[in-house]
This record gives sequence, structure tokens and C-alpha cells, in this order.
Amino acid sequence: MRPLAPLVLSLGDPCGTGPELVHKAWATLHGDPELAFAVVGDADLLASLGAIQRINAPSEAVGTFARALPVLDRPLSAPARPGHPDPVHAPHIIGWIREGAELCLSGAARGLVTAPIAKSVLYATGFAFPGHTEYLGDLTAGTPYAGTRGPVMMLTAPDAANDSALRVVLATIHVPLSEVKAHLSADSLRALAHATHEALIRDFGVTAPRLMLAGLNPHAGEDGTIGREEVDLLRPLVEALRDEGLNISGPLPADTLFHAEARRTYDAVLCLYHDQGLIPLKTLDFWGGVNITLGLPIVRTSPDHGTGFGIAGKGVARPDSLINAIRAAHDLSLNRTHATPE
Ligand SMILES: NC(=O)c1ccc[n+]([C@@H]2O[C@H](COP(=O)([O-])OP(=O)(O)OC[C@H]3O[C@@H](n4cnc5c(N)ncnc54)[C@H](O)[C@@H]3O)[C@@H](O)[C@H]2O)c1
Ligand SMILES: N[C@H](C(=O)O)[C@H](O)COP(=O)(O)O
Repeated sequence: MRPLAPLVLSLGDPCGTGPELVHKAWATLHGDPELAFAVVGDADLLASLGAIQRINAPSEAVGTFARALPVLDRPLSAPARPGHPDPVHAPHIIGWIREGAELCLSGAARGLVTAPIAKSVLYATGFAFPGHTEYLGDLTAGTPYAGTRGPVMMLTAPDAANDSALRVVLATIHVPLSEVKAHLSADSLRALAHATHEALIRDFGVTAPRLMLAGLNPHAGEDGTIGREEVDLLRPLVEALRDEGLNISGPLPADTLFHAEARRTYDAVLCLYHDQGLIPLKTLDFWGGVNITLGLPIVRTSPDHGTGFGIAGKGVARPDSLINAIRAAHDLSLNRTHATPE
């Protein structure tokens, strides 16, 4: 059997907790060769935090992983001070993400795990994308994808109460609340639903996906008396999706969708804006939460937290979410080779 290609990690903002977390994740995982990963980042910075091994290709990571952190050295042009983000690093941060995606597209790596970036740092240098999700959508747009193309942001977290997982997907991501309504359309929501349905089958092994759509307005519009989006857009959308064979319910009041009994009624919930989905997800399990991009020809995961500039360099950052992101990328890469969408 052909050996598994390793995973690849992009280092993220070098002034955040990424360098520390990557070492802590390696310390936890290095005994398992199936979870071998190569880091794309600055080797000198990583060497200052622990044992590393410079490698020339991801294929060398598996044989190195047990004894040292494998690093594809792509050096910074200026020192990184923990907790002091600097746009001078932006071209390198962006390049590390791009190379990670390219390694996945070439098959040299079987999944990309992105350590946190601070978007504002990248924006300061003209980065044209809201975040990793859209950038990876652009980087992979030229590669065929057998399904409804994303990118779609999903966050998932273990749901111990239901011996399952809570999965939220977002119809809008990093847009001001005042612009959410303008970004909602039947076409965009339909694509979100289909991409989620396909991913549940292909990536998560859910044989008969149950989708739930959250309402936008309080009490899902109270029959049109607290806003009309449910009456004019969301309810007709649900009917159309049902006609297309999807098992989807809603729109239901978002504040009734996240208690334990409600979570048992669906496999993924379609949320209409960032915090509608991410507040309950990160409240349920901040450390177990993982960010997964659906609808791409590559597997990509990321921690559910950010750069933690306030604690960077202090040795107190918890690697839990990064470790879970690495494990999720491993699992998804194996599932994806076995399942196909309906
Ligand atoms: N995966 C990603 O790339 C990602 C995810 C979320 C946010 N971000 C970006 O990161 C920056 C900061 O994000 P934020 O303001 O949401 O805060 P954050 O997620 O970085 O931190 C929120 C709180 O959690 C703590 N925290 C974060 N990571 C931790 C860890 N590993 N261990 C212990 N405590 C931790 C922080 O100290 C802070 O108190 C922003 O630019 C945001 O856009 C990136
Ligand atoms: N919305 C994400 C979260 O809160 O975890 C985070 O900003 C990451 O976004 P990208 O993966 O698109 O950078």
C-alpha cells in the first residue's frame, strides 16, 4: 500500500501563538506517523522553540516526525516579536498558505492545516481576501472539483451530550452585520446547502444528512411580523431544496437550535451570519472546536481560535484546537478517498 502523504501546516502569523502551538502539537502527536506533518514556515524561529529538522520535501516528513518537527524552511525577512504583529511578515504568511495549498494540489501533502493568521495584518498590505477560506477558494479555483464548489466555512465541535458533533456552516462570514441581508440570496443559500449535504456524505461519512436552517430574525420572523426574510426567502428555499431531495428543516428560531435536544435533530445547521453559528459552537467547546473548509479540492482545517497576541511567547497557549484540527485533517483525508457525493 502506498505510504500516506503527510499533512502540511502553514505557520500562520509568526508573532502569534502559532510557533508555540506547532511545537506543542508535535510533542503530542510525534509518536503517530500517520499524523506526520511538515510545517511551512521560518525554521530559525521554530528552532528557537524546540527541536526541528529542515526538510526539502514533504515526503521527508514521515521519516523525521518521530524525532523532530519537520520544517520546509521559508524564512522571514525580519524578526518576529511575539505579541507584536507586523505587516512586514504578511508576504511570508501569505506565501506559506499558498505553498501549503499547492502541496495539497500536487498530492505532495494530503491536507492543509492553517495556524492562525490575523487578518488585519494581511489587510494592511493589500491582501484582497477576507481570510484563509476565500483565499484557498481562489487558490484552488482552477482545479476540478466533483461537487458543489465552495468555499464553505464549517466549524465543528464534539457534542458529548449527543455522542455526536455540532456542525455549523455559515452563509456569510466576515461581513458587517449591516450587510448580512444583502449577501443572502436563494442561489448562495442553495449552494451552501448542497455543498454541506455533499460534504457530510463525502467527508464525514453521514449517509443520510439532516440539515437545519436557522432563521435570520428573532423568533424566525414571528410569521413575518418581525422581518420578512423567512417568509420571502428562507421558507421558499427550504421547499425548493426539499424538492431537490435534500432533507432540510427550518427556518427555525436560532435561539431554539442549540440546546442538547435540538442538536440531536440535525447533522449540520446552516447559520446566516458568523456569530449566529460561532457563539454556540465556541461556547459548547472552545478547545474542541475546529474550522473546516468545505467544497474545495483539498482538505483544509484550522483551529477555531486566533493568533492570541496577548499570550504569544508566554508559553501558556493551549494546543488542543490545533491538535484537533490536525486529527480532523487526517480523518477527512481518509474519508475523502472512500466516499463520493450522491
Ligand atoms: N484560524 C484562524 O486563522 C483564526 C481564527 C479565529 C480568529 N483569527 C484571527 O485572530 C485574531 C485574533 O482573534 P480573536 O480576537 O478572535 O481572538 P483569539 O481567538 O486570538 O483569542 C480569543 C481569546 O482566547 C485566548 N486564546 C486564543 N488562543 C488560545 C490558545 N491557543 N490557548 C489559550 N488561550 C487562547 C486569547 O488569549 C483571547 O483571550 C483576529 O485577527 C482574528 O481574525 C484567526
Ligand atoms: N471565522 C473563523 C473563526 O472564528 O474561527 C476565523 O476567522 C478563520 O477564518 P479563515 O479560516 O477564513 O481565516
